[in-house]
Amino acid sequence: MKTDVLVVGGEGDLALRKLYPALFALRQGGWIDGDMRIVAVARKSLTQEAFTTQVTAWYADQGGETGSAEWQSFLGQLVYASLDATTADAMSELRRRHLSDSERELVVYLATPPQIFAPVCHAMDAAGLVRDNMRIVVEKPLGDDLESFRSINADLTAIFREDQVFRIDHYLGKETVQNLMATRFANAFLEPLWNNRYVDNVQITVAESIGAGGRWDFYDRAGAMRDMVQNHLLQILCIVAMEPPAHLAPDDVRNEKRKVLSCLRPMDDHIVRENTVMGQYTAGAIGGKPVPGYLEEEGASPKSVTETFVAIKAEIDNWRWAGVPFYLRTGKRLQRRMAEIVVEFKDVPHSIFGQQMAQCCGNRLIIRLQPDEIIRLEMLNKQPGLGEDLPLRSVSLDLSFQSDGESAPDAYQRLLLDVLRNNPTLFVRADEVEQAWRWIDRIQEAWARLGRHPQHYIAGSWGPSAAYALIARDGRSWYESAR
Ligand SMILES: NC(=O)C1=CN([C@@H]2O[C@H](COP(=O)(O)OP(=O)(O)OC[C@H]3O[C@@H](n4cnc5c(N)ncnc54)[C@H](OP(=O)(O)O)[C@@H]3O)[C@@H](O)[C@H]2O)C=CC1
Ligand SMILES: O=C1O[C@H](COP(=O)(O)O)[C@@H](O)[C@H](O)[C@H]1O
Repeated sequence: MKTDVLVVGGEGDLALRKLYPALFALRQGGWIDGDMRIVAVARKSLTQEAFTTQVTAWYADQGGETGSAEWQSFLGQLVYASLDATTADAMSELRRRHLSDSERELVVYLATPPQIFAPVCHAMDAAGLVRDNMRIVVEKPLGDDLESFRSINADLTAIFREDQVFRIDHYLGKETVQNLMATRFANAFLEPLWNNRYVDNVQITVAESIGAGGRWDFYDRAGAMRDMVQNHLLQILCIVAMEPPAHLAPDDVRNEKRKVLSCLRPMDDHIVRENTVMGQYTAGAIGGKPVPGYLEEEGASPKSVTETFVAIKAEIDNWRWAGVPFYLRTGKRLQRRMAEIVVEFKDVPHSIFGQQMAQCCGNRLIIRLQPDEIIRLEMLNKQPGLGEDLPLRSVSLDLSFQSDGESAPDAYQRLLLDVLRNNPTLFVRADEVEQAWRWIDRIQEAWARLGRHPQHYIAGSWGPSAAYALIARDGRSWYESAR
């Protein structure tokens, strides 16, 4: 089926940094045709040439090879139109000039601020761009609480069917997140261990070394909780905790994720006080380079109390996970960029190795999403040698799926291809987003009631000391910071 793509917000950061490189990689891989039209719209008045020069510059900046005939040919697929996408007349003219063939499927990517999702959709509708064979892709953040999400969603679903709406959470497009599903559900050996009988705790860390500079205003309205926890961290938690779906069909997977979200224990003020930590970075150094504090970033308001770090102990009230804490943490300007899931298994019920067991690390499954993509099982093993007392050591089994030199596709490649294939499995359904907001809203409301302010942490650290205390109270420690 022939498809065209319309990128609304086509010269913004997301489009230039992620979407065009991903589309080009799909073209290189033979996944999309050379005759696909990619129409970019934004209000800025740019000539076609100035636009393609900009696309090339951004791609080159990321190390892309722009001298090839293939790149030139890809640029030939791009069309730039300067217009206000909230205006029906302008969208009508766009359809007439570039998207008039209604036999071709149409994917519309809303790479704009969410405030204009509704007016853009209405303008498309009035312009006759909305049709059965089109799909619409929307980016997070979808609202900043349950109520605003419902309002955005009502606007979208007044015009589109649910199966036409693709809500992106780019963490679901990361290769290792999908590998986790393969590891869990394609192998028999893990499933019997994947429950509260054998798992002691789960840790999910998404650490960033970058700060909020460059998009301070947006970030300050969201904070780490809305920007990262509501979507990426909760989606990862769902993939770790969900029951095996009956099939890989989109709704089977999404039903299981939604069930996990609805089993998250709601937090009252007492639990919020005990089980959540907010932080905000102050000036420090990362990789030896000094970096400003959150309140000194360009465009910052010096009194902001927005959290740039969150740590949470979450509990899932169901048979499989009762009693197993899920420790989540994410933050900006942490020591380094790293995202990983650590599943720590319980100790053996009786040790025949005496004190050694207490000194060695036990069994862990480590699923690292970035910077490198690793799935590793840590086990105890005998140290080689003639020692009489069977000395133990920790060894790692590498369960990664990639062969040497093979690089994983970027998440946006995978997700864009799935939109083109009309496969919504890795996209988030409205009821999942609602359930996630419901849980997050309670925490945010409790923070407001309790007058909670973020604790300071130095840029380049692993977050405020309270985050260590949160897990230490349970006699445990964060895996990464302990190494
Ligand atoms: N950048 C990122 O890495 C990520 C972004 N997102 C989300 O993606 C969306 C886009 O983000 P980002 O690219 O960073 O934002 P930018 O501000 O960089 O880009 C927004 C784009 O929308 C265009 N635009 C705004 N209003 C209109 C209008 N009325 N008609 C036509 N075009 C318009 C802007 O151009 P102009 O002003 O010329 O019209 C610009 O091209 C947001 O919802 C954001 O939250 C989500 C995750 C990551
Ligand atoms: O959605 C977002 O994600 C990025 C982090 O994505 P990653 O793939 O680079 O880990 C984050 O920086 C940004 O604040 C947030 O909006």
